[in-house]
Amino acid sequence: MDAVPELGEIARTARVVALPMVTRFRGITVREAMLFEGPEGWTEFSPFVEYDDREATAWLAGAIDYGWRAAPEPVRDTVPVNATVPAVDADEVAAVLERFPGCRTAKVKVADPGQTLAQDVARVAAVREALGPEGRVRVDANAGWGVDAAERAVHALAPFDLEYVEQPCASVPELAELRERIAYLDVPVAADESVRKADDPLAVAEAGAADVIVVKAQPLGGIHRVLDLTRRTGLPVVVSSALDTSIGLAMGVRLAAAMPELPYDCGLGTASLFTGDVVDAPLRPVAGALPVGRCRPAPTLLDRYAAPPARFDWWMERLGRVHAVLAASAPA
Ligand SMILES: O=C(O)CCC(=O)C1=CC=C[C@@H](O)[C@@H]1C(=O)O
Ligand SMILES: [Mg+2]
Repeated sequence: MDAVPELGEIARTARVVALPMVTRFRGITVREAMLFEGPEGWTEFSPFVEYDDREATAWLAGAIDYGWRAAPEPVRDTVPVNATVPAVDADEVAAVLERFPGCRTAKVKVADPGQTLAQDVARVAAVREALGPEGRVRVDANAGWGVDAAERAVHALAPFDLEYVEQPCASVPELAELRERIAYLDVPVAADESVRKADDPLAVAEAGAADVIVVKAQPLGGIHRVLDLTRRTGLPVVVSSALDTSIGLAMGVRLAAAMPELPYDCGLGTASLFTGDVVDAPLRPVAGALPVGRCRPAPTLLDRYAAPPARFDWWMERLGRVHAVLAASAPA
């Protein structure tokens, strides 16, 4: 990676926000994020709070890439996005989809801890009903199933015509086995955690364990690194969010805009899962798409959503530790 800016240069403008969410998503109802300004503009460092420093290092590299290095030229000026449906009850689906105007594709969370397959089926059925036969429905299990449970679930969900099943199982060998077992159902397998949390993000593609790969700019070390990775996989790519504020979402949009091919709608509509944001015009989908361009936080919103002082201190300490790890791994 490129030289890392001094810690003081990053810390000088750093702010920490806590954005309230509309519904619980991946176990949280408030999203904390650190924002700071580099020569290219504002950028975001927001590894989930339970991630250790090692995992957070790639997120900091991603934040620095977007703040300190010119982004690659876009080849499109808007990016189509999907609605993201948390693990809500089926009768709440219509209200969730209303927050994603014009989106023809929906990603539905399934295999949530404590929920049953019957609840997943009911939720996916409600999404298919709402989108109609032309809509595209994908599901994301976040590695919540073993191979047998995944096979049963994909069998039960396939009648709703799935675009793909994202990270049904945790490991690459499990994904490979499931992919063979469900080949007759014609439901492609997408890899997410097997890309962004792996030591080798290309291993899942090389093992032939996925048909599609999901990439996220911040967790994978930034726009330039992801473009390099995706060039090498040869698989179709879906750019998705890391549940970022509109600052980080704009980074994802910029990555998606630079992809030579973009066959799938991107999972970047997640500003609609927040009740507030740091920019005056949050990056929420309009007519199913997001515009390409940088976002600047509004000072009043940085104040309104400022995290409590103890949380600011926690993030500054985390930044210091993670910066030290990153600086030690970078060329002088
Ligand atoms: O892909 C989408 O529709 C939205 C982004 C999204 O689902 C996620 C963002 C951040 C963390 C993850 O748990 C989750 C995912 O697994 O893809
Ligand atoms: Mg996922």
